[in-house]
Amino acid sequence: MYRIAKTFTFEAAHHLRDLPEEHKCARIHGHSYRVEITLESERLTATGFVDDFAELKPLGDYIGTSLDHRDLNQVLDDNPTSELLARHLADWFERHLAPDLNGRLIGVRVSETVNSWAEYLPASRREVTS
Ligand SMILES: Nc1nc2c(c(=O)[nH]1)N=C([C@H](O)[C@H](O)COP(=O)(O)OP(=O)(O)OP(=O)(O)O)CN2
Ligand SMILES: [Zn+2]
Repeated sequence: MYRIAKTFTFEAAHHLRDLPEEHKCARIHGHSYRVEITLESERLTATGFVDDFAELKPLGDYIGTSLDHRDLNQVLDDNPTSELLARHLADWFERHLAPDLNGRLIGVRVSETVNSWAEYLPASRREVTS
């Protein structure tokens, strides 16, 4: 099995709904976000790639155009938590890039600070527990 990952960064503002009024994240504030997307495949392309890293550039373009220096509350219908932002980006990848790629999506990680991350795993990566 082979894995590749690519990282993108962007700056954006947000505030979180459904928190106590006194919670610091209920106030509008900004983060330098880090997004890491990971793909895997058992089979490499003729070149020896899971996929060319360059194939992931449209995700970076989407982030640059739609998220960078934006108020994420105006971009996402959901509360703009790291978890829901990771799901938003995974859904965008599955709709726009996955059909033409060799690798399968493992997950998308989003960090708001250097000390934390949240990850979204597509349904195919989740363990069945019941
Ligand atoms: N599970 C989640 N918890 C929190 C999220 C989130 O998206 N998912 N987001 C926030 C806020 O956006 C907040 O701005 C970030 O919180 P926190 O990491 O506590 O921020 P700090 O700057 O204080 O980070 P330190 O590493 O502790 O300095 C809150 N929680
Ligand atoms: Zn925040």
